[in-house]
Amino acid sequence: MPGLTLPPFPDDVPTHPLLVIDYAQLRVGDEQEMNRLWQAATELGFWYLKNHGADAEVGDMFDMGTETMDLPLQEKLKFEQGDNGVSFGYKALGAMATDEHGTLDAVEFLNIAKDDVLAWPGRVHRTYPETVNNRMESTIKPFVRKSLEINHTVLEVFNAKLGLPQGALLNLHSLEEPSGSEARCIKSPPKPRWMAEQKTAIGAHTDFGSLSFLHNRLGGLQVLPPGSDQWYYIKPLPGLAVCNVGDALAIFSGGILRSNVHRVVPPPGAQSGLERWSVVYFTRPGTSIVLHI
Ligand SMILES: O=C(O)CCC(=O)C(=O)O
Ligand SMILES: [Fe+2]
Repeated sequence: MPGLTLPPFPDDVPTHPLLVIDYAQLRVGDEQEMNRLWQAATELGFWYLKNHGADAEVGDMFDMGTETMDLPLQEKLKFEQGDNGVSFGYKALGAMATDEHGTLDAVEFLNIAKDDVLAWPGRVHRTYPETVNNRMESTIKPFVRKSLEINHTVLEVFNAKLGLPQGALLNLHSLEEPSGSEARCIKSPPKPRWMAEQKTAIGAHTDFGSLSFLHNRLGGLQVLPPGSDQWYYIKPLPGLAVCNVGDALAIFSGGILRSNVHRVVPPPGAQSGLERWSVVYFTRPGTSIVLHI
């Protein structure tokens, strides 16, 4: 967690490099930076983002996550996401399968709808634990607003590169319309001593929305690059976000932007045995948008 000195990410595990995109350069419309973002988003669909200016907001989100996950399980289960296909709410450890054998996941997480955050103290989708309500104004709203600004800037770059009419991609992610967009905090506990093998925390998947803005301090995220049958770690770099394209944006772009498969395994090397935390913001299309494949 914040402030702790973490054991280093090992240098002897297969690791995939990512282009480092400078958000400050994107903001001023730097042509070269936009080209590099385009390259990253069309080749692997993943990139690091530096100078995003959300460090303080992300740090507060980790604190909010700790306060929430520290609540008694009984309390967290009152806000369970349920199984009607809506992801907002709490998901307990081991509630999902990670593979075809039914091996259960090893993460608990909390999803907070962008619509509930922006409507606070009103409510659009559902209610949340007190630890969330108490930080809506101070922590969650600032994080959501920063994430929205960043993801919308990225969408505008893609809009230009795809040669779409002005505002076309933004209109598919309009703030005027409810959507599945959400902030997520994920906790993976360390492996219990009695367990022989470390489990995959989140099984292989693509993100179903448009853009993901991810923050973590420990390794464990892996990608399966196109044409490869080997998983590669993405090394966490302090202060850099990991961003990726999801399925909806791949569809909107006619398959030009890449939604790549990834998964989360226990942190490697000296980092193994530590609790792993992530904070993510997912930008997803408005609920009225139909995805044509
Ligand atoms: O925790 C991570 O590093 C990635 C999480 C992820 O892929 C997801 O929540 O969709
Ligand atoms: Fe993901």
